[in-house]
Amino acid sequence: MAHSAPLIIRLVASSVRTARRAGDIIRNVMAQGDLRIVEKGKNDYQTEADRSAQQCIIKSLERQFPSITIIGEEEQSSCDVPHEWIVTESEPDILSLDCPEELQNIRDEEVVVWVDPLDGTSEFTQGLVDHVTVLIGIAVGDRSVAGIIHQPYYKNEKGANSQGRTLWGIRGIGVGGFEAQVPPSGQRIIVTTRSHRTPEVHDAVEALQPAKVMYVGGAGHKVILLLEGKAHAYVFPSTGCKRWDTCAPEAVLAAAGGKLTDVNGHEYSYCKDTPYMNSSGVLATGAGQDHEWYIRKIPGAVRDKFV
Ligand SMILES: Nc1ncnc2c1ncn2[C@@H]1O[C@H](COP(=O)(O)O)[C@@H](OP(=O)(O)O)[C@H]1O
Ligand SMILES: [Mg+2]
Ligand SMILES: [Mg+2]
Ligand SMILES: [Mg+2]
Repeated sequence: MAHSAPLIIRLVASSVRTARRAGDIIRNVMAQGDLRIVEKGKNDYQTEADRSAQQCIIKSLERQFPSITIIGEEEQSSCDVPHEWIVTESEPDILSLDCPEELQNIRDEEVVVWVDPLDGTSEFTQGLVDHVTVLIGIAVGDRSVAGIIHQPYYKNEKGANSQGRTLWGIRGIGVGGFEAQVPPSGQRIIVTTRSHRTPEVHDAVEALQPAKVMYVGGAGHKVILLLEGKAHAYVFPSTGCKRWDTCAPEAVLAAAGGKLTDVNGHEYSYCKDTPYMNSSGVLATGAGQDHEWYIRKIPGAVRDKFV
């Protein structure tokens, strides 16, 4: 079965298992209590969990898919990793999905995988672990087509779920691992950055006249709030997010009927030679939202800084 499924399906099926293993590694580092924080830049941190989770994901995917391009947020080390970090399994329910015609004959050379081993590092270092996600985004050519968002600290309503949860989406196929919800009509809830606020972010959020603003960490976490219908739009008119922050969330959101672009409505390219920085900001809207309306409402003086 594993060898008969198309490449995209096999990639998603093994990325789901790999993201889960990365989540185990993140929880283990936190449980051991020494994050070994490195400051990469202003308000930009890396921990032992970011480094180890990335080793797990990249070494596992390289082993199974040696000819694809994989780009990760953190610097990659050539050191050996514990053998239990190398994932060789795939999620059987995904391997058995029907694949639409246009995704059936993708070649390895066309695929770029964007890896954010730990999204929401600032919040992680502050103990706000429910903001943390592991992001594996799969692009074909320019376009983000599939994504995995794993939440290592997700708890169900009863407060129990030690494995976290794994949300996935593939354009043209659908989503899994969660229950997609359309945000409520008659009010507007905006979600934005907690730790990278700027005057432009403030001005754009204000202009949208929200009933409520949620300041939370992580691009993955913010898009989950859209997917679950807890917020209507994710608004971030600022540089700072990178392709690995948005590739997976964009695909899952699109597969659920939402949309992620820059703040002027242009789609980012995810091809292997693209700059890493999402220098024109991020605007994401949940299913059923009028994406163009949000673009028009963000003041021109703000949007003009990100053309
Ligand atoms: N000004 C900035 N400098 C560095 N990284 C930034 C940034 N603004 C956003 N980011 C990155 O974008 C992601 C989402 O940011 P935020 O939580 O503020 O919305 C985070 O990813 P990581 O946690 O993977 O580094 C964060 O580091
Ligand atoms: Mg980071
Ligand atoms: Mg990130
Ligand atoms: Mg990260």
